[in-house]
Order: sequence, then C-alpha cells, then structure tokens
Amino acid sequence: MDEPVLLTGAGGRVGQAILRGLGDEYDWRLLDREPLPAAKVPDGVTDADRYVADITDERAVREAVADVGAVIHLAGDPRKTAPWDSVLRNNIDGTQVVMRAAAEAGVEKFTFASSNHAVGGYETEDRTPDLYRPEDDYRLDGSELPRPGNLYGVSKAAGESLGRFYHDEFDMSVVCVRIGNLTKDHPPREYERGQAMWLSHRDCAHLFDRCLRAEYGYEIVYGISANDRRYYSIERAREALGYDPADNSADYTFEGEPKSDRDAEADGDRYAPESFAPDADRPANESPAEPNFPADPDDA
Ligand SMILES: NC(=O)C1=CN([C@@H]2O[C@H](COP(=O)(O)OP(=O)(O)OC[C@H]3O[C@@H](n4cnc5c(N)ncnc54)[C@H](O)[C@@H]3O)[C@@H](O)[C@H]2O)C=CC1
Ligand SMILES: O=C1O[C@H](COP(=O)(O)O)[C@@H](O)[C@H](O)[C@H]1O
Repeated sequence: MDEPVLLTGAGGRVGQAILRGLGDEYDWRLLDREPLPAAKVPDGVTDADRYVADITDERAVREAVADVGAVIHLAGDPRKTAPWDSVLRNNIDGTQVVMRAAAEAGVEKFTFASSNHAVGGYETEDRTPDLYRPEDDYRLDGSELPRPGNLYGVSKAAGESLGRFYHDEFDMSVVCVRIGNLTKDHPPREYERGQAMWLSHRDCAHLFDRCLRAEYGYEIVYGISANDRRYYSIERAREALGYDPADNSADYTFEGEPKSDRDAEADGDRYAPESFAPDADRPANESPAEPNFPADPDDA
C-alpha cells in the first residue's frame, strides 16, 4: 500500500506487537492519547506522523485520517470489567468518530479491533470447560450473532455493527478481528481459556498485515493462533485474508514453557517452535505496554 496507514492506540499492547512486526513495512501514522516514547515508534516515523489526541476529538481524527489508505483502529478501553461510561465514550463513540472520519475521507480499508468478549455469552456452563479442550469440536466461525458476556463485549459488538454500516453506506472495506488473548513469548500461563484463544505476537503482526493487503468487503474473523485447543475457527481468516498462523499454544506446557523435545514427542511428535528473539529494549516476558486504564481485577 502506497498511502500511509493510520494506527490508533499505537502505544498499547496490540499496537506495539503490530509495530514490532511490521514497523518497516508501511508508512505509518500513529495516534494515541498518550505521547509515545521514542522506543515505541518505528524508525522513519516523523513527529508530523505522530498524533497525540483522543479519538473522540473529531477535528484531530479528521486531520489524522486525511490521505491515509487504511486504518487499523485499536484505541479504546480494553478491560472486560470496563464500566458503561468508559466503553460508551472510548469504544462506541470513539469508534464512530474514527470510522465516520475514515469513510468520509475515502479510506479504502478499515480494520477494527473487536474481541472474544463480543461472543463471550456462548461459553455457557454446559459447554465449559470442555470447550477449551482440544477434544471438543464446538466452533464459532464469525457467522454467529454477537453474544456479549459484559458491557465491554457489547461495545465491541457495537463497533462491528458500525463497521457493517460504514461498509454498506460508503463501500469502505471493513474487517473486524475478534482478538483472543495476546501475550508475548508464551501463551497465558495455567489458563485453559486463554490458551484456547492465544494470539502470539508474530501471528498478530501477520494477521494485521493480511488485513492491510487482502481484498474483502465486510468480514468478521477470529484473531487467534493455530491452537490445538480452540473454539474459534480460523478458516474465515485463512480464506478471506490469507492468514497463515505459525504458533500453537500446544507447543508450550500448561505453565507456559516451550515444550522440550521429550514433551513434544510424548505429545504426538510435535516440534517445539523457535521462541521469539527478545526485544532488544525489554526483558523477555515483560508486557509491551501497561494499559492506561485501571487494571482489570480478573487479569491477575
Ligand atoms: N490485548 C488483547 O489481548 C486484546 C485486545 N483487544 C482490543 O484491542 C485493542 C487494543 O488493546 P490493547 O493494546 O490490549 O490495549 P492497551 O490498553 O494496551 O492499548 C490501548 C491504547 O489505546 C489508547 N487509547 C485508549 N483510549 C483512547 C482514546 N479515547 N483516544 C486515544 N487513544 C486511546 C491508550 O493510550 C493505549 O495506548 C482494544 O480495542 C482492545 O479492546 C481485543 C481483544 C484482546
Ligand atoms: O478483549 C480482551 O480479551 C483478552 C482476553 O480476555 P480474558 O477474559 O481471557 O482476559 C484480554 O486479556 C484483553 O485485555 C481484552 O481487551
């Protein structure tokens, strides 16, 4: 893509996973309400391409989307316990401002960071915990209705609907990625549900790269690695986007350590993947960014 790509929420966990994987691949324009330290900005992104602004600020957002070819919209409150006033402002109103500005500016492709929590209600008592285990063949594939399990999930379902509207009315290509659980270097530790929806950093960067390169109309896909444990299908992401994930939480122990050759053999002759080279400026296993909303009490 020749035109710049606007990345909102660039300083956060998902934004940094994308920039660390794709920093050199695109001409980035970065927006976040927090100023980004130099370590979070790819080489070649000038001050003029860095916007410190709130996504509910229509004027600032219109300026940021002018002449971009694509938007990856991540900014918002990521907490599953987020209260209504926060998701209404940051996730629903903010997404409406960014999508409308993008559609009216003639942006070609828009990627929206939706969430597993848009469909958390399908994890009913009778389905869990079997749902999180490799033997279980229940799959959500993106064609099902949203079924949020919390108000944060409601806000993500609202973002998906806004995307449908702006695709239909403006012909903007929109893909909603129901992101699972992004962690760096290893799947969530001792957490079956998290391991079933693990999204590794390299698969995250690859998936968003495909969202920028593929041709599509309106899509809802799941953003997880190729985990043996999974209740989200990645078929639609493969078909519509050409997503080809490299990682699998089954290559790690339940505690999150890469499996040894012996573990892997015992497990059906699986191979242990190469672990990522640690980022030069951060110790391995450290989260790339702390969310700037108060911590989610369940995220211990
Ligand atoms: N991290 C994960 O595993 C998942 C994340 N997501 C979604 O992906 C997106 C990014 O999530 P994370 O990177 O984990 O969150 P984060 O909290 O690490 O990053 C969010 C970034 O957006 C910025 N931001 C928040 N509200 C803003 C506003 N009103 N205006 C401008 N900037 C604002 C923050 O300053 C922060 O840098 C969110 O929309 C979240 O709901 C969805 C599913 C899973
Ligand atoms: O949408 C999100 O989902 C992930 C995974 O959910 P969890 O219930 O397993 O914690 C969460 O880590 C992330 O903060 C959130 O934005």
